[in-house]
Amino acid sequence: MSQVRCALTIAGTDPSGGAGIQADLKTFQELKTYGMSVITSVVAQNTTGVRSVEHMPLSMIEDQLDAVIEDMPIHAVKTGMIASKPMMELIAQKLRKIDAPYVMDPVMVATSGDALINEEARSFLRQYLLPLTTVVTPNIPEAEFLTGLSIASTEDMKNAAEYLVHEYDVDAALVKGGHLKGQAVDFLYDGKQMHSYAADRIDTKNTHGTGCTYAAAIAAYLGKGYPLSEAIKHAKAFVTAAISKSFELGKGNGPTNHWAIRENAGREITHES
Ligand SMILES: Nc1ncnc2c1ncn2[C@@H]1O[C@H](COP(=O)(O)OP(=O)(O)O)[C@@H](O)[C@H]1O
Ligand SMILES: Cc1ncc(COP(=O)(O)O)c(N)n1
Repeated sequence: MSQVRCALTIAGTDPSGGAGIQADLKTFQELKTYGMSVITSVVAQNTTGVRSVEHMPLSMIEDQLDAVIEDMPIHAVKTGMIASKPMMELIAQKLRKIDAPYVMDPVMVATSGDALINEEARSFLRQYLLPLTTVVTPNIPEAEFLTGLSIASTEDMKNAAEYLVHEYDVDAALVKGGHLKGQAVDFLYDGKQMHSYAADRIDTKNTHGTGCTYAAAIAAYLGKGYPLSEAIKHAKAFVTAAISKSFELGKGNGPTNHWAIRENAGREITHES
């Protein structure tokens, strides 16, 4: 067997299995990537919301990171929930030692509406982590926060993607359109070209963990060596299939289905650049 590709997620947990570390590891597994994880916060949550959060001490996050970095190959990194400024500083310092593509999902609020990171930390995402990213993957509220722009249309999304690349030291920005109406279209700006990735909107409330799953899939494909625009095209097909076969589980926003791509549930993705 050829050398296995290894992806690392640095994120919070979801005991109900739909988002966070659990979604990332399921995605890596499904995409035949060896999954590794560093837990930043333990989040008592399910499809209806967050009950409580316990943040890992910094020394514990550092030990987990060192345990992976000092022993394992890392071909791609994805970060999700990083709740505080000191955590960001530490993670940024460790990421500088890893020579691999880095996908940053700037997680701020869960699908249920519960805040996952504090106000101060939101601002420091820009300072510490954006400059290190291969691609940042904000949804519309996150892109509004990071850019200060208001986003109500696909034109606004494209402007926000360009703004992120031009104003911050980011290689590429993927602004996701799950929160708009109409087609589910996402825009990637890589400093040279604007790409769009569109799929028909699926009529479902079961979108818990879509952002985590998408970013983890992008990391898995980058780890396999795909160029960014191809990695996103495959990841979009993966997340769209996962939403189209999402599970009617729990009392709130149910989880996506990481097996869906096996069942050939893929829907048409239109990639234009
Ligand atoms: N109802 C839906 N039908 C099809 N695709 C969707 C739907 N909701 C979200 N998506 C897609 O899922 C991915 C995650 O997007 P989004 O929901 O915006 O992020 P987040 O989960 O971070 O809020 C994007 O590719 C988006 O276009
Ligand atoms: C630990 C953790 N990280 C991220 C999310 C966001 O999930 P979504 O992908 O639905 O935006 C979450 N609910 N919990």
